[in-house]
Amino acid sequence: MAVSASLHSHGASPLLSSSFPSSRPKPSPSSTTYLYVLSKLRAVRPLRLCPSLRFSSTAVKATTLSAIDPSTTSPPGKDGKLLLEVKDLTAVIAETKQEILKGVNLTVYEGEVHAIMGKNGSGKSTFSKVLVGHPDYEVTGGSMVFKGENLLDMEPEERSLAGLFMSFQTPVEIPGVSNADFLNMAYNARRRKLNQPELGPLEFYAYVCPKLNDLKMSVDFLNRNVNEGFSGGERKRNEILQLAVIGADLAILDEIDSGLDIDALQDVARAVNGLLTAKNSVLMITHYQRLLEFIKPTYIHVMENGKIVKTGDISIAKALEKGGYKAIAER
Ligand SMILES: Nc1ncnc2c1ncn2[C@@H]1O[C@H](COP(=O)(O)OP(=O)(O)OP(=O)(O)O)[C@@H](O)[C@H]1O
Repeated sequence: MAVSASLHSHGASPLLSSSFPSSRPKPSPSSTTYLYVLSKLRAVRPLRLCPSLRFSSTAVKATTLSAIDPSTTSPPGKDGKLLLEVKDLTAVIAETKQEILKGVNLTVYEGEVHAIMGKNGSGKSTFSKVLVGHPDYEVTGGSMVFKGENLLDMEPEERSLAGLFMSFQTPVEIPGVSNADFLNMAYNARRRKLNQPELGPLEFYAYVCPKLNDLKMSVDFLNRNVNEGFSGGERKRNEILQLAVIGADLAILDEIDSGLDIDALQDVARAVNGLLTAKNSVLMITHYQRLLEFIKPTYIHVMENGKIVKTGDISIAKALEKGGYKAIAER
C-alpha cells in the first residue's frame, strides 16, 4: 500500500509511531509526503457496523497471519526456541549520558511469560524502551539478540516488523489519524514483511471486529483518532487491541494493569492470554501480583539499580506483596 510505504520511508513506523512521544524524529507536518499520507488516510472512509461484516470474517481468516493468529496455534509450551538473549546490557540517557542500565541479563524462549518487577526508578521501563530502540537512550555495552538478529543493527521500525511489540506505560495520541486507519496500516506493514497480501479496509474491518469484541471495545473506537480523548483504561485496551491486530513474537507490556478497573484488567488479561501460543512470548512489567494471577508468568525477575538481581517463580511476587522489597533482599 503506497500510503504506509511513504510513511515508512520517512521513518515513522506505523507500528511504533504511537509509542514514541518525545524525541523520535517524526515527519514534519509541513512535509508534502506527510500531508499526502494524511490525506490518503482520511480518504479511507470508516465503516460503522461491525456485526454486519461478521459474515465475511471466515473468508478473511484464511488470509490472516498464520504465525500470529491464535486460532491456528497451540497454547504456551515449554522447550521453545531461543527468542531473546540480552547479555550485560548497559545504556545511558542519550542527552545526559547518565547510566541507567548497568548490566542486564535476560533470556526468553518461545512460549514463556516473563514478568519484571522492581522499585520505582529501578530501570524497568528504560530496559523495555532500549529493547525497542527508543531514541532517548544509547546502548553503551552488551548485546541484545532477537530471533538470531542483533537488535543494535536494527531501526525501531525494523524491530517491530521483526515481531517485537511494545505497549507503553502512557500511550500517546495521534491527532488526525483514526484508529482504524492506523491499525490497518500497521497490520498491512507486517503482512508485507511476511510476504502476505494486504487487507483492504473492508476485509480489515471483518478481521478487527472480533478482536474489538474480545476486548469489549465499541466499534466507535475504530473511528476515533488514536488515543485522542481516551481514558487511561481505554488507552490500555487500545494498546492490547494493537497487539491483537498486529501480532508479535515478543510483546513487551509496560504496566498494562495501571489505571484499569478490575473488570478491564480481566478483559485485557483474557485478551493477552488468548494471544499466547507456544511460539510467542510476553515480557511484562508490573508492580502488583494481581496481574500475575491472571497472566501466569513462567519467571519473575526483580530489577534493582539497572540490573536483574533475582529470578524465580510466582513465590517472588507473593513475598513482595507480603513484605515488600526488603523481604526479597532477605530471601
Ligand atoms: N528520558 C529520561 N530522562 C531523564 N531521566 C530518565 C529518562 N528515562 C529514565 N530516566 C531515569 O532513569 C531511572 C529509571 O527510570 P525507569 O522509568 O526505567 O524506571 P522504572 O523502574 O520503570 O520506574 P517505575 O516503576 O516508576 O515506572 C529513573 O530515575 C528515571 O528518572
